[in-house]
Amino acid sequence: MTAPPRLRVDLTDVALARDGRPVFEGLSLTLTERRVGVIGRNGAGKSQLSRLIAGLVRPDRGEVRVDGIDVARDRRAAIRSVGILFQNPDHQIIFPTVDEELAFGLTSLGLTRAEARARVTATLARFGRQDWAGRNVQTLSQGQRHLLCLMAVLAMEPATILLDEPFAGLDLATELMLNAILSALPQRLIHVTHDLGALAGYDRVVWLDAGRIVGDGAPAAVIAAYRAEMAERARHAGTEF
Ligand SMILES: Nc1ncnc2c1ncn2[C@@H]1O[C@H](COP(=O)(O)OP(=O)(O)OP(=O)(O)O)[C@@H](O)[C@H]1O
Repeated sequence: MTAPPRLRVDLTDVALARDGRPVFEGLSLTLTERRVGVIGRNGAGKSQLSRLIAGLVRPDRGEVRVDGIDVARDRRAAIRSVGILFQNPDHQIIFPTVDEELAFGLTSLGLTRAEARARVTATLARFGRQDWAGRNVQTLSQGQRHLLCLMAVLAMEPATILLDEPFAGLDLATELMLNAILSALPQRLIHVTHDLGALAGYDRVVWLDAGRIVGDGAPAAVIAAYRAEMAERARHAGTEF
């Protein structure tokens, strides 16, 4: 059965070039699962795919719809619908204090200042970080900044959350804590990662290579094929020295 528009991500015949070089040339993909992993080598197009789905990049051709919304054109609806977490929180955080950072997205959604303040307080309480109210972001550790970015995304209550390698470089305890929060979320997660183990319980894994989908299906099968292919490439690379 075809899922209704509000439960799907649809890329239709998407073409995208960066600096004059094609990244995608006619990519079509429909995602209806709650947990989707995206894997592939460096430069395969995973981050550009995330940005397309978040509506941060506009395709040169084709369209990207999330739950029926054309995310590149309807930015107001898109920020309600899709949140994205990047690898480096410092690329995401723009305000000097925790409260301002959390409130910014909420006022962009149209909440009044008082409503945004109340939602910020509730969000901090949800994560047991009431003591962060008014705190300068500079005083937070890297892991705490990741958590702040996650809180900022969750405060906006998007139905879809994109994770673009958000946990690279975190210590194990922080990574486990953030993973526990994420796995309990009811939202749809689309997770770009090189950490193949993180995708074990996922519903679907998409393997990108040079902007094309070369593997797609249950995590165990796609990841096994990916590992085998990477091992084979490494073996050949080894004989060339
Ligand atoms: N801002 C940019 N300007 C020009 N080219 C870009 C830009 N961002 C990405 N690209 C190119 O687009 C292609 C896909 O890059 P992308 O960042 O999506 O790869 P990735 O799969 O996320 O890689 P990684 O695993 O290294 O993060 C690459 O060829 C890259 O050089």
